[in-house]
Amino acid sequence: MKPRQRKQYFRNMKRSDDSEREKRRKRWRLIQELGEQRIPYLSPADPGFQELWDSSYAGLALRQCSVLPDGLHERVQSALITLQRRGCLLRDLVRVRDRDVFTAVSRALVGQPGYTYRYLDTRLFAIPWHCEGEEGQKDENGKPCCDSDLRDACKAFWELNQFFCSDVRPQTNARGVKRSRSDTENSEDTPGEGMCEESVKDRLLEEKQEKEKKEEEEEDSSQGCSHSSPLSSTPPPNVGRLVQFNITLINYMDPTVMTQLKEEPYYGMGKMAVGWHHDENLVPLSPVAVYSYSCPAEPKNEGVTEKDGQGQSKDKEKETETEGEGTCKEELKEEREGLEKEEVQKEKACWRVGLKVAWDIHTPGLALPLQSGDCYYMTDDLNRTHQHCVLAGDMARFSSTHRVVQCCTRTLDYIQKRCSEALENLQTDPEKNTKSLKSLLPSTLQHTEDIHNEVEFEWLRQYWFQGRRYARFCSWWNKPMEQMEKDWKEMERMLNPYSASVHRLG
Ligand SMILES: O=C(O)CCC(=O)C(=O)O
Ligand SMILES: [Fe+2]
Repeated sequence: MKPRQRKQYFRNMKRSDDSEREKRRKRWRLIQELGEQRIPYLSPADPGFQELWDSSYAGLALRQCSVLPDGLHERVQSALITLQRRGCLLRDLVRVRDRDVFTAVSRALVGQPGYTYRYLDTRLFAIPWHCEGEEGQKDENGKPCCDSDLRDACKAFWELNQFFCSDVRPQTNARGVKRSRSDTENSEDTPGEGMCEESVKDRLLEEKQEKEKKEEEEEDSSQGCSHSSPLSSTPPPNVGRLVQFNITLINYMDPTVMTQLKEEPYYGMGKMAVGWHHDENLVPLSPVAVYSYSCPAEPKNEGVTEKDGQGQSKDKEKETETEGEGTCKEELKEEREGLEKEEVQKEKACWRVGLKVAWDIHTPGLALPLQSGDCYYMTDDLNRTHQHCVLAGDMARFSSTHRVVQCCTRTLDYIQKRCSEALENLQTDPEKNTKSLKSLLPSTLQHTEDIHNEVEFEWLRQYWFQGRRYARFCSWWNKPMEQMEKDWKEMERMLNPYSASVHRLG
């Protein structure tokens, strides 16, 4: 790649560096304001929990495990275990605050054929899921892209996805009614109670940035969508408010193996498997649906389970001792404190999702425990106005997080069209067997350069780095990525000044 092209690419990247710096500045200000203190947070056992949920976290909805249709839990759970056993779940190398780090959770992306999902500067390539009755995707030799085990697993995620698509709408509406009420309550121009001026400024600043980002995205997607999609069996997301989740990011973590988890820093909520974040790169205002499955550790961890058993019998001894003691005030106090501690321990043994209002240290946080099989939705603008984190429990846990990604710029279909656009400037002389550029207009060459960069940085490098690791389970991406590399090489030649000036390329 030539220096001029690199410069252009990095100029584009600078914008995101600036917003990273801005975020760091805001985080630093909040930490300073907070000092040594911890912000309160509420769990279901705390008084005021429901009121806080209704007033400040109305876009969050819990769906207990009983709502899923018969047999779906079994199919989804066995699919999750298949992905884990087959080694499809891998830790991603992501960029956080200018550092490259491995995620604590292992992940895989499953979804509509040809879709990708980009988070923390990393693009994941979806293992395609298969619809009811459909035989599955075939590769160029007419062979299925995955073996039947994996195909069945991916089909279970598709089925879960169908359930979420049909279930999330009534939830959103029900919450929507609630939300608009609380929106009116909070819609005064003056800062709400307990909200300092600085936080209001932060919020306004954030809203302004979000608005700009949204406008950019809309512009992006209107450009991207002007191509009609050959994957058009896939309905566009959010048509008539019907939610079409198109991918799921699967997470897995066993806390007995990942022992170096960070403590949640602002509220003291406990160990975090996933730190505070907004889900990125989704269709604005689209919901996120999460299935949570905590399970006993894999067989290799049986030793740990045994140790836990011993721990429990010691606790029992302690209990018996306490029962026999006298009842003076001091002892009662100690006992109560002990019970409270136990309550906290019990609560922390469960996996939880933590929520907080973004850039706000005055509204208490919310920690929602998840029983195995429970689902939750983040609807309306919850993902934009709030951040969430995942708090590790004692058991291993999977989650399947269903999202609506922009079909316009995140799909193979989109990038293939971009390649064709660039290659349109190429003409072939069949007699001389040469290729030449049709136009030497600077704007045309610039357009080719932009596409060349996009293909290289957003797709090829990401694929060689992260996406290729799935090739041993699923061949779906092999052929298209080979073709994309060929197109990229052709563009490289088109941008070569010597080739361009003599109009001879092939
Ligand atoms: O596992 C969960 O409950 C949510 C995970 C999450 O927030 C994410 O993957 O973005
Ligand atoms: Fe998330």
